[in-house]
Amino acid sequence: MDRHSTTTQSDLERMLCDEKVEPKALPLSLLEDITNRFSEEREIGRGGFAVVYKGVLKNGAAIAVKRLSKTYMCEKEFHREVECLIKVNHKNVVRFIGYCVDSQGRAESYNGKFVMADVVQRLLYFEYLPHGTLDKYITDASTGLD
Ligand SMILES: Nc1ncnc2c1ncn2[C@@H]1O[C@H](COP(=O)(O)OP(=O)(O)OP(=O)(O)O)[C@@H](O)[C@H]1O
Repeated sequence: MDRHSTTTQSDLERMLCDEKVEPKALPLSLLEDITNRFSEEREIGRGGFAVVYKGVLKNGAAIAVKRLSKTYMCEKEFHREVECLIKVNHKNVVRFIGYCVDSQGRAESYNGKFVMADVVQRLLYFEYLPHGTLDKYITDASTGLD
């Protein structure tokens, strides 16, 4: 773990302690660090357009990191989604903590030609909810909940 991401982990720890802190952008390197480079063991769920990972900070706190599929969402749609998430601030809605857009040039061979491709990753991250999804409680009688 480099010094840069150690510093931003502390920022993230502080953000989690203070609900008034606005969502902000974090570097991909930090999200990679706290999810063990998006390892399978850290996967907590899958939606239609994303895989969700548990990110664990050095102080033991956790966040849910939603890595959007590469084919999903153009830049404009992503901006709209982030804008909506920032505006929604309610005690009954999972807290939106921030977002990440990372773009890297990658040399590829395409149709026999050398091209430099832009690989874009988009991620959103939220407060971590430890008890699974609501539908589990609604549909699974074995939970013992009414
Ligand atoms: N904040 C969170 N804390 C803990 N687990 C989460 C959190 N967000 C998502 N998950 C887990 O990841 C799964 C997938 O979440 P995601 O939001 O991508 O799916 P979804 O609700 O089906 O949404 P969509 O319809 O956008 O695909 C959830 O069912 C849940 O198990």
